[in-house]
Amino acid sequence: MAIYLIRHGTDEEGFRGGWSQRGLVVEGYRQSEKLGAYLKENQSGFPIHRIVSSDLQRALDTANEIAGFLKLPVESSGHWREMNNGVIAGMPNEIVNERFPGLYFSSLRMDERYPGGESPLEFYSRIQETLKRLSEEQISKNHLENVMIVTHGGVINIVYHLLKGLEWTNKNKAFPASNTGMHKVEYANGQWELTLENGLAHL
Ligand SMILES: O=C(O)[C@@H](CO)OP(=O)(O)O
Repeated sequence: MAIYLIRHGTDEEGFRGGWSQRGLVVEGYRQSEKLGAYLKENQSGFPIHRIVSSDLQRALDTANEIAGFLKLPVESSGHWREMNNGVIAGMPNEIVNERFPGLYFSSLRMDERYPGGESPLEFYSRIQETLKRLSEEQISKNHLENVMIVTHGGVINIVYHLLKGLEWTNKNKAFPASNTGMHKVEYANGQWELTLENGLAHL
């Protein structure tokens, strides 16, 4: 039983991400096509039965590309979204710098919300809950299924901290999560363990 976590392909530069609904650029589509083709060719090594995607456009674009190769439907979910950065989501960096100078993820206090968005602590709790729910469901109901989750760098970083038993804060250095990098989490001997970190064999 495995959970595959994929970060979406490359998206537009020059804008604040978070809950931005901007999609992939050409390179992001190419990376996603390559991952889809690789997974199709290597189905015995990477058997995937279900695809769940963050419902933000850059993740959905990535998931739809992969799903086309694997002939699977995409289930979209708001739970796997990046941190909610409220009013600055998708805004050009230049405008954010004028209107909200110094407002960055790592500059927030752990309990301080982005204007109209989440605090780092709320983001952490959402991902902790979402991972807990998925891993419990996998154990109890879907234990014969491997699920792929298409999500975001910030989310994958929280999952790493949870699985490695490390304290997470918004000041920590992030674990590597490249665009379309693949992370495999397997259940063995009563616990979930990372067995592939940022796999990029498809690129
Ligand atoms: O919100 C963002 O811009 C980044 C932060 O890690 O996430 P991603 O590009 O993976 O969505």
